[in-house]
Amino acid sequence: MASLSARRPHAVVVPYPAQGHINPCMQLAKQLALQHYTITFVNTEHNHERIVASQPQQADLLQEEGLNIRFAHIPDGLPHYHDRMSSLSTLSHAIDTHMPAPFEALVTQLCSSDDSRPTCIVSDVFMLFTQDIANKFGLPRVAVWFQSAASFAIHVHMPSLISQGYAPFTVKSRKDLITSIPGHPPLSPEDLPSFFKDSDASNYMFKFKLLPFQRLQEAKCVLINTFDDLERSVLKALNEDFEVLAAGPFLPPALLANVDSKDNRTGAQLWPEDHECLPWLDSQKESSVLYISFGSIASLSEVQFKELVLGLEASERPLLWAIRPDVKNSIASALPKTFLEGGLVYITPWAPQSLVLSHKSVGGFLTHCGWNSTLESLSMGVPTLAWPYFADQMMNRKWMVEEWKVGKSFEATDQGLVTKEEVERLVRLLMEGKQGQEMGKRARKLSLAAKKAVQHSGSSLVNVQNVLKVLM
Ligand SMILES: O=c1ccn([C@@H]2O[C@H](COP(=O)(O)OP(=O)(O)O[C@H]3O[C@H](CO)[C@@H](O)[C@H](O)[C@H]3O)[C@@H](O)[C@H]2O)c(=O)[nH]1
Repeated sequence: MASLSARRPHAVVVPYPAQGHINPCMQLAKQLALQHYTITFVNTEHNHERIVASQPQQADLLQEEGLNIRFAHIPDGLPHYHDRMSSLSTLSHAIDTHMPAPFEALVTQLCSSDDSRPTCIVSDVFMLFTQDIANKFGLPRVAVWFQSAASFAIHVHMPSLISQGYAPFTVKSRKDLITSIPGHPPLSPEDLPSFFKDSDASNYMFKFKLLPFQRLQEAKCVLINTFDDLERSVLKALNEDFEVLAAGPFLPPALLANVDSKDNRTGAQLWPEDHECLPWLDSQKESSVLYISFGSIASLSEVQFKELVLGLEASERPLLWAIRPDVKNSIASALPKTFLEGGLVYITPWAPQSLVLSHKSVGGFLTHCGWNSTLESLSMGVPTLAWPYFADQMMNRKWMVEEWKVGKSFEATDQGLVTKEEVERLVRLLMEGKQGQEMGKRARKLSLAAKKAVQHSGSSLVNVQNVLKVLM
């Protein structure tokens, strides 16, 4: 590793090794680099190889932008061919078992020279082993939460929800609304994060999700990828127990400032971005296109996928649809020729999502409600159709639809199927109806608040700067 300037503070930055964490973590790293930090960004070997293959020019771009960000990589202990996203439980167990030793070796190596000695560790709440290493080397750790403040609050209160019988979510569990989370509106037990529903001892996620919260007081503070105006009541309640600071949205600042820049590239994609979809968007009418993505993990059953295609076809909308290669391979037959050949549909393996959402032709977003997608659509002022799948997505749907009122949910049949008629109805409601326009207005209002939060004197920027002062 090249020698690093001794005069600059130096943060070792460690995301959980999944796309929905690496992307926002890279944006946070860029923010720190803009505040004159040197960054060592630590990926797993597996993800490092994928990022380099997807964006061979990434390191050069960062240098061009004058950002002092270097990359390091450590093994996660899983075989090369293993599909990490097929079992987050297996991945999380591997992280706890196999990553501490190589991470310690990396920090030891960095500490061996005054030029490269780190001054702090900035890491995902879930990467708990980084707290042990921070303690061992006497380094302050800033923990970062890459979901909503509401989801953070649920995790904090999970032990009491378990003792009250709301989780694990078995037949015997309570069905009444949860009203005991300070600052949080009443919540159905079904909306709890999915990992807490299953008490199966083989489900490592249960333990993996709870343990970090028992040791959060060891971190200097927690940064959350949200902004004050979005989740004020929850943040206020949380701050009675923790030093929790809203520091988001962790998105390219140039994008939030409506400036065209190379910095608009997300910078840590595991799949190559297809920029060819942008000229296609240029050729579409303003606010006419529905963008569809289910993020980096979720996939629909073949039956559901076929029904969705039929509903979309009936809605006669221009569509930009991100279908990951792993999904497309398994459902290619569900995409009929008539659907693909009408000129109304652009299928892409991996879109430059934040650029897409900020494009003037995009008028709506059918989303699985991952927190990044939620925040990106709000920040770009795009109303949504919510199709949650697992994890925190049901909670995000609730806030999107019931609290911020910027989206609508699909209703499923008793067998859990969203029919083609329901798909067509909601697509038309969002893209053609008065309700869609009202949701769009509210989304654009939140977009202004998101942009204000990260600009000069904005609440999130000030929070980050205050943390950096404490670290100095
Ligand atoms: O074609 C695409 C599709 C996605 N993205 C990006 O990929 C990220 C996806 O993140 P997210 O929307 O949060 O979805 P997941 O990848 O599913 O994220 C996982 O991690 C999140 C943070 O913990 C959770 O909120 C989700 O529920 C969980 O599934 C976002 O930055 C998108 O902009 C692209 O750039 N192009």
